[in-house]
Amino acid sequence: MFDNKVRIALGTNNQAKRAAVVVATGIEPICYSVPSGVSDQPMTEDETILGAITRAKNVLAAEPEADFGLGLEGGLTYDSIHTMQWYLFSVCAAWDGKRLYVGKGLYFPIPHEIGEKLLQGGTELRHIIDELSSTIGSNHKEGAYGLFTNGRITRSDVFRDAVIAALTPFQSTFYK
Ligand SMILES: O=P(O)(O)OP(=O)(O)OP(=O)(O)OC[C@H]1O[C@@H](n2cnc3c(O)ncnc32)[C@H](O)[C@@H]1O
Repeated sequence: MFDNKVRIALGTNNQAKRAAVVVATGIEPICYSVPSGVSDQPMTEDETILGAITRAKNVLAAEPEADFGLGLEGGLTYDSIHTMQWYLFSVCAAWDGKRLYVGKGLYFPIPHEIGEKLLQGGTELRHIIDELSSTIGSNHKEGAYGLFTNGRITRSDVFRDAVIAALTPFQSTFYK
C-alpha cells in the first residue's frame, strides 16, 4: 500500500479500473478521461501497451499535481505460435514524469469466434459481452472475465495485479 499522501491520476472514468487502483494502492485516484491514441478495440499486444502508456502520460500532463499517472488499457492478442488462440489481457502503465513501467495482467483465452468478429471490426468487446450477459456497461463491472468464469475472476481483479506490478518499481528498494 502507498502512503495516503501520494496522489495518483488515472486516465479514465471506468469504474472497474478505478476499483482496481483503490484495491492495489489503498488510494482513491483522481479520475480523468484522456485519449489513448489507439483504436477503441486494440487487437495487438503492442497497441494495447501503447494505449496504456499514452493514457498514463496524458493524464499526468492533465493533472500535473499528481505523483503518478496511470493508464489502464484492455486489449486482445492472437497467439500464432503455440495455441492459435485469441487472448484478452489488461495492461497498466505507470509514469511519474521520469520513469515508465508497465504491468500486464493475466492472459485469458477468449472464444475464437469473438476474436475473429472483433478482428473484422465494427464492434468492441464490451458490446459483445453486454449482449452475452444481458447487461449494459459490462466493461465497468466484472467484464468478460466475470462472465466466462462465473464471477471467479473479475476485470477489476486482473487490473489490480497489473497496477501492483507497474507501481512496484517505484516503491521497492530492490529497484533503486
Ligand atoms: O472507459 P475506458 O477506460 O476507455 O475503458 P474501456 O473498457 O472502454 O476500454 P479499454 O480500452 O480498456 O478496452 C478496449 C475495449 O475492450 C473492451 N473490454 C476489454 N476488457 C473487457 C472486459 O473484461 N469485458 C468487457 N469488455 C472489455 C472495452 O470495453 C473496450 O471496448
